Formats: sequence, structure tokens, C-alpha cells
Amino acid sequence: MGATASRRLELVGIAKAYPGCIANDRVEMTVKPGEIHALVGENGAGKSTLMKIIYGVVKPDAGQLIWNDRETLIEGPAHARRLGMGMVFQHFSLFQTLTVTENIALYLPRQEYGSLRRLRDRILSVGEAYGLDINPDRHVHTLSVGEQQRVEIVRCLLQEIQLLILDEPTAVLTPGEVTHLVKVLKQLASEGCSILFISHKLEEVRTLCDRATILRGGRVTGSCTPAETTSEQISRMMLGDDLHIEKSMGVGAPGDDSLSLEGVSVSPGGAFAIALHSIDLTLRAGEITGIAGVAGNGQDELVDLINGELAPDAGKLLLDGRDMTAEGVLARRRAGLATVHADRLGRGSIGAMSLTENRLLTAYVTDSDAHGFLHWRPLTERTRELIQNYQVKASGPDDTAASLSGGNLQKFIIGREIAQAPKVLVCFYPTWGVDVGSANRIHVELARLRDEGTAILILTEDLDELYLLCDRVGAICGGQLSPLKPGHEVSMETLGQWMAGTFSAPQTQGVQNAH
Ligand SMILES: Nc1ncnc2c1ncn2[C@@H]1O[C@H](COP(=O)(O)OP(=O)(O)OP(=O)(O)O)[C@@H](O)[C@H]1O
Repeated sequence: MGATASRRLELVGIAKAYPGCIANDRVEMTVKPGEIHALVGENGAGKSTLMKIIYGVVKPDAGQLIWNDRETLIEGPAHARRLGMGMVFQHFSLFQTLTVTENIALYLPRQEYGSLRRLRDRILSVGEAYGLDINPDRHVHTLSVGEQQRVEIVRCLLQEIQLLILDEPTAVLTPGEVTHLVKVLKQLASEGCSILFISHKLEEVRTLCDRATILRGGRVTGSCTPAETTSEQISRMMLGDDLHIEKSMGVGAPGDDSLSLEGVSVSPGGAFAIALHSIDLTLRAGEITGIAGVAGNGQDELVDLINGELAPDAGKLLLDGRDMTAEGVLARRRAGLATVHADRLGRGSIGAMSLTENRLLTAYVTDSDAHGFLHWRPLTERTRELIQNYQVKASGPDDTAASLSGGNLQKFIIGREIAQAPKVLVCFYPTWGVDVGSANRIHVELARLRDEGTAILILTEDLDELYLLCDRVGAICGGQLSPLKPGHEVSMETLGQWMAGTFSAPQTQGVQNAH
């Protein structure tokens, strides 16, 4: 029946309210068989909620769902999967202590995969068929964000699938990986599988999707054929007429060395962790340095090393000229180091805690008084300011982190770190899942922080963002750092080669990185 249906999915009057917020307001939408359909909208517009309703994770307050021309009540995700739906969530639903194969086994009915060995073989063959390289034996906690996402995608492709829902699947992929994924999605669509795709990358929506539905404040505000619509027109449907995008971030005026790694090496902390080899890196006050790289090439280790969570085997770390190699996380934070982690709901925040409490997780150094006491009222007030300044969609400082949409949580976390005016800011994926307007605000704030003298390190796979923001760019591959050079001296092709590991040996790094 699925193959002959005229509508793979139709939503009629779908509504969902949370305390203090209407997440979906009488949403109407149709997805045809084999159609790649984008759902776009600002942070908190209700996109994830709508996807969760389709997939049976969230029950709507009202409305109907028509599946393959028949009204259907989705009882839950297992039911949705039996019907032929698969979903890749924004925050991965993987068990960290289990292997890739074990995780996927939990998701499929036993009769479908037989034994773990057979499942392992199927994972390998599906991964190979779609160019999604994953090792079925690795434990999920050893995988980078990008690798975990590949597991989620492969897991959906193991079943007979008629509708694949992807909540920002490309946000953490490199351009090469995105190209791969686009191929996979186009192939699936040509086989009749419909794709529902949430993305904040409007150019990607324009090149990939047949139709787009635009949500604003929980309501459908328009739909279009993306190839025939400009990104600017789509942005206006999403954000209204007040959209203003600052296109240039200016350039830094580098001052003194704020943080230096001198010949730092780290042996792998676990069976699958990446060793760092003789890293020389200097971050200067008033400068943004950007490091590109395919996920899982040592970025996590580099951040943990700078942060004080990973001790080096050799080499030195200097913060503001002080040797802090032997110091831990707290001492480094007190010395003015701040970090925005890749994992925003886990390391970046605690879901069950309020926004004020989450602010305190890292701001207690700046927010406590001279005697170490905390004063709740000013803290709440500062949290309220943070919510306003970064236009975080929340009803107030008492909201839990888990109740925020992904992009709004990202805005909150990055705003929290910027507000502390650190001397050094290390920032993983600064605008992951953030809509165009808010991404621009974050870029402007990062440039302002740089101009005030902070040394900023950005790790991202978004090369457009890297070139837009960074004064110097480089790449990390296999735990080795490429040269770092001004953006205008490094073409995207060269940077792509560096990401693939084609650059001079580490012995010469000190020379190449010298300014
Ligand atoms: N479990 C929840 N409890 C309370 N409020 C919620 C919950 N889930 C979502 N919301 C609220 O519903 C609104 C829509 O959230 P949703 O996650 O659907 O947005 P989104 O469009 O996917 O945003 P983003 O682009 O940031 O991912 C937000 O204001 C969010 O705070």
C-alpha cells in the first residue's frame, strides 16, 4: 500500500502546547512518496516537536495524522518503526557504554537481526553501501559527535524504510560527509522513501529539497519550492522583516600570547581515543583561530587537554605566560579559560537543572562573592539578562535546560561563556543547530569578545563559518595539527587537503606556526 499511496504523510490541524508555550499551532503539511521535504524555522519554532509527534515520541493535543492515505494513531516510536518510519534525533539516543552493534540491536526487533554477529555484518554492509564508515565494535562513548550521528543514520537504514526523519543531520558533518549524505538521501528518495529534513542551512535546503514548509511560533507561515526561492526569501518567511545579517566580522589585532601549547603529546586515553602528537599551538589575545577537521581526529582530545581534563605525556601548557601543565580544570577556569563543549546536553548543561543553576555550573567563579557565597537574586537576574541578550526562547530562569529547544540551549551555553569575558575561549561548533539570525548574533558577539582582547579557538566542520570568523585557520587530522595561516592565504581546497592529513610533518610545526 505504501508504494501506491498518493500521500506518504499528511498532518491535519496538529497542535501541542507546553506550559507557557504553544509548540505547534494547527499545523497542516503533506509529504509525498519519494519527496525530500524540508522543515525550516527559527529556534523554538516547533520543528522538533512536530517531528516527535510524527514519530510517536510526543502525543499531540489535537489533530490527525494520515499515513499512506489512512488516518493513523501513532502509539509510540516502536509502532512508527513498524509502519516504516525512522528518525535521527538532534540529541542522539544512544547508550554510551554499549557498542555500536549493541545499540542498534536495542532498536530492532530480535527476529529482524537474528544474532549480534549477523547484525554486525549487516551494519558493515549498509555502512559500506552508503559510504557511512563506522566500526560496529566501538563503544559509543569513544565516538565523536559526527561518528555517533553516522550510527544513528545507519540504524535507520537497516529497516524497510518509507519515511526517514532527520533533525539537523548535517549540522556536525564535514562538507565531504554532507555530499555523501546527500547522495544517500537522493538514492533513498529515488527508491520511493520520503525524507523529512530539518535544517538551518538554507543553501543546503535549496539544493537538496523538493519542497519546504516554514514554521514560525509553532505555525506554518508558508511553503515553497526551495530551488525557486532565494535563501533570503526563506529567511524572511522564517524570521520576519526584522532580519539583519552582519556579513563581515572584521579582523583581529593580535596581542600577547594568551595560551600556548609547546610540543604537547598525549597518548590515547582509551582503546579508540586519538593520540595527540607534538602539538604546538599559540592563541593570541584579540585573535580568533579556527581548526577544521573530520570528527574524531583529535578535536575532543585537544579540547580536553586545553581544558585540563586530559594530562599530557610531554610538553607544556602556558596560560598568560604561567605554566599550568599540572593544573586542573578549576585552576584553569580561575585563570580565565572557558570552554563550550560539543555535547551541549551532557557536558554543556544538565537537563534537569534550571537555567540559573546551569549558568552557575561554569559561572560560579565570576558569580560568587569575595567569600565564595552565592546570592540567588542577582544570579537569577543575570540569567534573565542572558536569556534576553541572546533571545533564548524560554519562559524564564527557572525553566530546565532539557525543556529548551536545541538551538536555544546552544545560544544559552555560548552566551553563558561569553558573558564571563574569559581570557581564552575554546568553542566547539559555536552555532550548532542555531538559526541564521541567532548564528549571526553569536558571530557578532564572538567578534566583539575578540576585539576586547579574548583569544578564541574555534573547532568546527563548517568551513564557511571558519572563514567568516577566523583570523587564522588550520586543520587537525590523526591527532596532528596542520600549519595555521591567515584565512586569505589558505584556499578551501588546501584546507580540505589538510583535513585529510596532507601537510608537513609535526617537526616543522613550530616553524610553520611561527608568526
Ligand atoms: N518537553 C518540553 N517542555 C517544555 N517546553 C518544551 C518541551 N519541548 C519543547 N518545548 C518548547 O516548545 C518550543 C518548540 O520547541 P522545538 O524543540 O520543537 O523547537 P525547534 O523548532 O525544533 O527549535 P530548534 O531549531 O532550536 O531545534 C520551544 O519553545 C521549547 O522550549
